[in-house]
Amino acid sequence: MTLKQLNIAAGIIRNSGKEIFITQRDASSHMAGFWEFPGGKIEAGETPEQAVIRELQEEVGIDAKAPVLLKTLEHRFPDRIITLYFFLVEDWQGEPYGKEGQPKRWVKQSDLKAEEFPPANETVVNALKNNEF
Ligand SMILES: Nc1nc2c([nH]c(=O)n2[C@H]2C[C@H](O)[C@@H](COP(=O)(O)OP(=O)(O)OP(=O)(O)O)O2)c(=O)[nH]1
Ligand SMILES: [Mg+2]
Repeated sequence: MTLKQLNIAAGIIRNSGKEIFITQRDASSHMAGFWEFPGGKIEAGETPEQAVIRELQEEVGIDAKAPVLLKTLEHRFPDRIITLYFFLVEDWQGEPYGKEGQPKRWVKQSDLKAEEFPPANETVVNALKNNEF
């Protein structure tokens, strides 16, 4: 069996109080129940930046302005390999909400918990906790 290869763009939405907007993955999805930075699959012909802007409109209802690529990493799950593009979003229009009905919350950057996120997020979450970004 060949492994699925997916490219994902995710947005780390951070307000001026250094809080980050996170959402909970649906019970029926891959990595169900884990918290995530909203985002999703990069479609054919899209750049990672275009994908993160589109996904944030679809999932949390904001127009992201000038997302900044913080980190790209590859993670191998038992059934798939994903390349994740993490963007920092500090400028947007609208107020983020769970547009697909997903639970959401604002968390202080220093209070993020790596174990609440999929394993692929560990290095980015820890870097945020340590104020590296
Ligand atoms: N959005 C997001 N996905 C993540 C993170 N960490 C992580 O391992 N993933 C994985 C889980 C999924 O396998 C994949 C994201 O795919 P997705 O299900 O959100 O894709 P999508 O929004 O395009 O959804 P769909 O149209 O396929 O329903 O990346 C993260 O922080 N944010
Ligand atoms: Mg998604």
